[in-house]
Amino acid sequence: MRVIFSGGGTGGHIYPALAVIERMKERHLIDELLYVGTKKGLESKIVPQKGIPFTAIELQGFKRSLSLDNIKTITLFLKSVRTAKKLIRQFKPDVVVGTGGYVSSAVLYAAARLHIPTVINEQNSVAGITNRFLGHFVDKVSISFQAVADQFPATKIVLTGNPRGQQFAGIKPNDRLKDFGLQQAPTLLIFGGSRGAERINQAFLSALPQLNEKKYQVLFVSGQVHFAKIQASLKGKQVNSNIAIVPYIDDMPTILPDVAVILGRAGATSLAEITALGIPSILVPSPYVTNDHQTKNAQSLVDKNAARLVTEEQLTGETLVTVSDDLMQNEAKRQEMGQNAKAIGVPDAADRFIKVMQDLI
Ligand SMILES: CC(=O)N[C@H]1[C@@H](OP(=O)(O)OP(=O)(O)OC[C@H]2O[C@@H](n3ccc(=O)[nH]c3=O)[C@H](O)[C@@H]2O)O[C@H](CO)[C@@H](O)[C@@H]1O
Repeated sequence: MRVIFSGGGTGGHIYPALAVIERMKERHLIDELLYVGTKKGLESKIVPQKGIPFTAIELQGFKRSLSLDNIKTITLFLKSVRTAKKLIRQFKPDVVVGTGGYVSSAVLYAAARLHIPTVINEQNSVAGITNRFLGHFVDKVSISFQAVADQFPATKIVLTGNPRGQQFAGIKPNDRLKDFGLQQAPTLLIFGGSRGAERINQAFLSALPQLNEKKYQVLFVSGQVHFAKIQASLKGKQVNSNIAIVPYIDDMPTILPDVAVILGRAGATSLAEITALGIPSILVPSPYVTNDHQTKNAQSLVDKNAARLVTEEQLTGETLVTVSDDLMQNEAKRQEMGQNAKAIGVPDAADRFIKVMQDLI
């Protein structure tokens, strides 16, 4: 199959595409592949690192309020649709896949206009602006949460789950925490999505003196852009050997199975990973996302007693320690919540997604 993938901005839109690509490679389904993103998005770093052919086009996202900048956005959009059409005509894909983020709007729109089969993946329980727009033009819409179904034409919907989940399903612990200088004691992973989250970082810093004294370990991921600031704040502070602090984890699939509990944002791709592995979590939804979709994402786990929800407002160093202790010091509770999380996961989501692509061509 000849396939163009497009999606980006943040990891949550990139990793589902990479999961489909990895699974297609395993099944020898790819003849030729092209990933289209922007230079600014995380994809320009992550995708070439995986050895996947990558092309960047220029584009920018819409401002939600009316702004003069939107005129520039529309001009750039039309220009990038022309660029995307040229790329598509040259590459001749059998199918074009979009996984969200504004870059996919131009690529998928261009493909649909050229009558190439198209499918998008909506990871969240509330559709993003790009996917809502594309829903009118593409052939199929793959979703992870039934709750989002009524935001797209009914005939286009297929419930696949998030393809990223399949990359994690069935992975066993690998003893990889030692790469961070940690032992095999129960470990709490703290991270604020693919870019890190200021508020979670602050809570970690103020909880540090108490976390230093715990029997459990903490692997704290600040996010690449916040790392220098974290290092500066840590100057002269005690960091015991049960704590590891890093800017980013490149290889999440090998690390997550070693983790006992996650405290983090409620991005949909992170949730697919958590549920694939059956990891109990403490979710602090980002209040800065469209239509508060992370709270709705989180709620689907909280309702099944697979996660605890802490609002950003509630999150302080003190609450971080209290909710973490509650799970880290109670294995029975962790097991129960972990099983509940696993029951939500879709272990064959990438295969389901590939079936949608195959059915289209
Ligand atoms: C602020 C924002 O717009 N967030 C959105 C974005 O989140 P974001 O990009 O943070 O996405 P998710 O939380 O869903 O996924 C993060 C991804 O990054 C990976 N990772 C993270 C940290 C790290 O050190 N290493 C690493 O590999 C995780 O394993 C995961 O695969 O896309 C999600 C999926 O559409 C949405 O639900 C989120 O609301």
